[in-house]
Parts: sequence; C-alpha cells; structure tokens
Amino acid sequence: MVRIGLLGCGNVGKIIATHQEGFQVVGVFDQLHEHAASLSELTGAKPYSDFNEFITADFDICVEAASIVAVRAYALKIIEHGKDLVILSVGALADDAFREDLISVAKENRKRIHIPSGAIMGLDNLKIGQISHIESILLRTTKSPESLKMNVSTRTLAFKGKAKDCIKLFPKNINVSVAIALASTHEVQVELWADPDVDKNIHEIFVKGEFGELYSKITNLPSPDNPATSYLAALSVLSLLKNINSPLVIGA
Ligand SMILES: NC(=O)C1=CN([C@@H]2O[C@H](COP(=O)(O)OP(=O)(O)OC[C@H]3O[C@@H](n4cnc5c(N)ncnc54)[C@H](OP(=O)(O)O)[C@@H]3O)[C@@H](O)[C@H]2O)C=CC1
Ligand SMILES: O=C([O-])CC(=O)C(=O)O
Repeated sequence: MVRIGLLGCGNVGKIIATHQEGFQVVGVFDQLHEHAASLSELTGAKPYSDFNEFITADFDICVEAASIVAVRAYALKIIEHGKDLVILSVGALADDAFREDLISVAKENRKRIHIPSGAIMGLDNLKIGQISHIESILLRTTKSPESLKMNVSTRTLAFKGKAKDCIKLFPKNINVSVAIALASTHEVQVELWADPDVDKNIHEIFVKGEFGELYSKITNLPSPDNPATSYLAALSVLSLLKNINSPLVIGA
C-alpha cells in the first residue's frame, strides 16, 4: 500500500483523505493546525504542525493540495527527504528557475514529480506539443465572481494575456493554464471571465497545430468546501494515486 503525506488539509485534502483507495494517508500537515487535526480525526493519520517533523515521517509520496506559496516553500525539501511529490498548485512551476531547480533536485535524488490533470480533461495528450508543432493554445475560463473574489453584476473579462502572468494575479484559480503550458511546452493565452450567472467552473480549450484542431469544454461542479476549486481536481489526484504503481499505463 502506498503511504501518503498530505500537505494541505483544506477542501481537496479532505476529499483525498475521505476516499483512500489504493493508498493510505499516514501524515497530515497544514498551516492551520485545526485543519490537520480534523483530517487526523477522520483518518487516524498523524497530524503535524512542524513541517520539518512532517517530512521525516514514513511516507513514500507527499501530496500537495495547499497553495503556490507552499510549493515554493517546501517542494525542494520534500524531494531532498526522499519523497516523490504530487503538485496540485502547479502554478508554482510557472517560474522557470524554480521549476528547473526542482527538476534537477528530483533527478539527483531519483524522485518523481507528478502533475495531476486537475480541473480539465485531456491534459495528457497535450504532451504531443513536445514532439509536434503547435500553433496556438487559448484557455477561456469562466467562474463566478465569488470564486475570483470580484464584485461584478455582468459578465466581465478579469484577465486576458499569458498564463504565467494570469497565475500571478489569480494563484487560486488558473493553475490549469500552467499545467497546459507545461504539458504542451507551448505558451498559453488565457481569457478569465467572471460571470454572475454562472455557478460552475468552465474551462474551454482551443488548440491549433500540426495534429489538427481541438475545442474542448468542461463544465465543472465546484467542490464542497471551496467553490473556486472544481471537484474534478480532487478526483484527478485520487485517480493518479490509484494508478501510480500500475503496470498498465493509460494515456499519453
Ligand atoms: N491544478 C489544478 O487544476 C487545480 C489546482 N488547485 C489548487 O489546489 C490547491 C488546493 O485547493 P483547495 O483544497 O481547494 O484549497 P483550500 O484553500 O481549501 O485548502 C488549502 C489548505 O492548505 C493550507 N495552506 C495554504 N498554504 C499553506 C502553506 N504555505 N503551508 C501549509 N498549509 C498551507 C490552507 O490554509 P489557509 O486556509 O490558511 O490558506 C488550507 O488549509 C490550491 O492551491 C488550488 O489553487 C485547485 C483546483 C484545480
Ligand atoms: O478548479 C478549477 O476549475 C481550476 C482552478 O481552480 C485552478 O486551475 O487553479
């Protein structure tokens, strides 16, 4: 059984902890100790309030479901302590220098960094951008003003531009754009819309390239404790963990 340490015990952390299938959560850490304590009660996992104690605990994979700030603060140390790492707050990897450092430390320590598909479908096949020409990628995301912490009464364009700039302004809402850029190794243009008539998280992806053209639209239900985070994002971590050591690897 794969042993997991959970970094971040909020909305996604709770979903992961309540659906343990093929893995066991053995340690939980959060800057809000009451969050870690409540997941500990739910699972029997040991709660930690000191990160340095948490990373010496006996688990194989650290699952990050906290924030970009947490990835910046802890990811290198996690790998240096011999753990594989699942990063949901993938926006942290928009910083080229940080990402390259992390990858090189993972190589030195023979550890792996997993990026879940998160709140979109089809991230795996966008990796064809690494071997075949892609002309353009546009992500059009629509969320409720509440999710974007905005106060608008009509559909409003909150941001238009590059993924790496959007994630700086909306670090809790557009990690998917950075995941697409990393998978495809192509710049991603983003349109982020706040729409008061919408209570779902909608991601439309437009890609043109040597393969042809893609248009995909996903209408995600929000997750129970955080409307900005789609329920699918938590499910994608669960399916990644369920398959992590499977001899049958499905998807690009
Ligand atoms: N890749 C993708 O497709 C997606 C990624 N995400 C990202 O996943 C992450 C988790 O989402 P969700 O569970 O909904 O978020 P929540 O805010 O519900 O939970 C995050 C938890 O982690 C804690 N935390 C934040 N920063 C730190 C830190 N530096 N050290 C320790 N604990 C910390 C938070 O504490 P506090 O409340 O004090 O901040 C909170 O308890 C977010 O970063 C979100 O943006 C979400 C959806 C899709
Ligand atoms: O959950 C979503 O729909 C997308 C999201 O918050 C993110 O990419 O950060």
